[in-house]
Amino acid sequence: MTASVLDGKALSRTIREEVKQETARLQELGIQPGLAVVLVGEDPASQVYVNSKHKACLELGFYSEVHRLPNDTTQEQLLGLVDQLNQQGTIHGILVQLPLPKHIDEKAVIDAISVEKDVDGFHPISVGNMVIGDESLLPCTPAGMMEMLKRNRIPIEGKHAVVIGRSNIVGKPISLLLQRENATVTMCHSRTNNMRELTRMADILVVAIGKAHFVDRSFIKPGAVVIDVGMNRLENGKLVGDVNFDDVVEECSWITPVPGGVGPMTITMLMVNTLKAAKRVHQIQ
Ligand SMILES: Nc1nc(=O)c2c([nH]1)NC[C@@H]1CN(c3ccc(C(=O)N[C@@H](CCC(=O)O)C(=O)O)cc3)C=[N+]21
Repeated sequence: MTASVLDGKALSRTIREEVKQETARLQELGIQPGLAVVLVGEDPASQVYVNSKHKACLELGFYSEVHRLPNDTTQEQLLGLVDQLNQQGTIHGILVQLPLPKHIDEKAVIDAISVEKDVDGFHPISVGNMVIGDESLLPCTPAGMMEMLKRNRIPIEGKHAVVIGRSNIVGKPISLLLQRENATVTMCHSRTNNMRELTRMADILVVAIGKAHFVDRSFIKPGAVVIDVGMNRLENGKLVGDVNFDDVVEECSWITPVPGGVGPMTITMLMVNTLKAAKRVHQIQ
């Protein structure tokens, strides 16, 4: 068996086209979705991501603001900017790029973002609404992954999903969203004793631990769907996932590549969330 590749770039193009058309419809009503991205410091990787978010906005017809602040920005200054963006009518989504410099308390900043504009889905109220199953803006990477499964008609109901990694922004929300679609979910992490025994039972295996090529074919149940959320930059500059793609590809039914898998979907779902936030404020269906 050789797996089919879940192409995040192609699916992103399809969804962005849909968002673009919806944006044109809003434009006729005098509404333009607006996203503000705030970047503190000069981390080169963050610069690249922020630029691609800005580019995506322009492509879709969104209004876009990028705030680049120096590394020595105080927490008070950053909270001041967040507050200003909370008030600003042209802005429907606010994203503060993480990680923040050490002298700034990330939690204080996330908590300060208005829930209606929380397009990252990181605010405690957004998280709480997601857990309960109420309407909320979903975190972009988990939402992007679910979209890849659904749009390729990959069955979730009744399947055993195993998630490796329990972070607040990836592992935990992905587990919840899979469970919401009636999967049976097992969460594994660095302290799990019998990891392979568990992953070999997985119909759907999601890997989000941040260790290059951690998963090889010995983890895989034949025919499994493998979702690689890892992004590891090797010393030679190459970007690789948590899954050893070449080793696993012949064992599974579907697999996401890195790059070109979940990553592009993350930015696409940020655009979807910004559109949703704009529609909600203006009470448009
Ligand atoms: N508040 C906040 N929200 C975020 O969503 C957020 C963040 N902070 N901090 C950093 C991480 C990282 N992240 C990525 C998004 C897309 C790609 C992506 O498009 N990756 C491409 C490759 C890009 C490349 O070649 O470097 C791919 O996988 O094909 C990667 C990483 C969002 N993050």
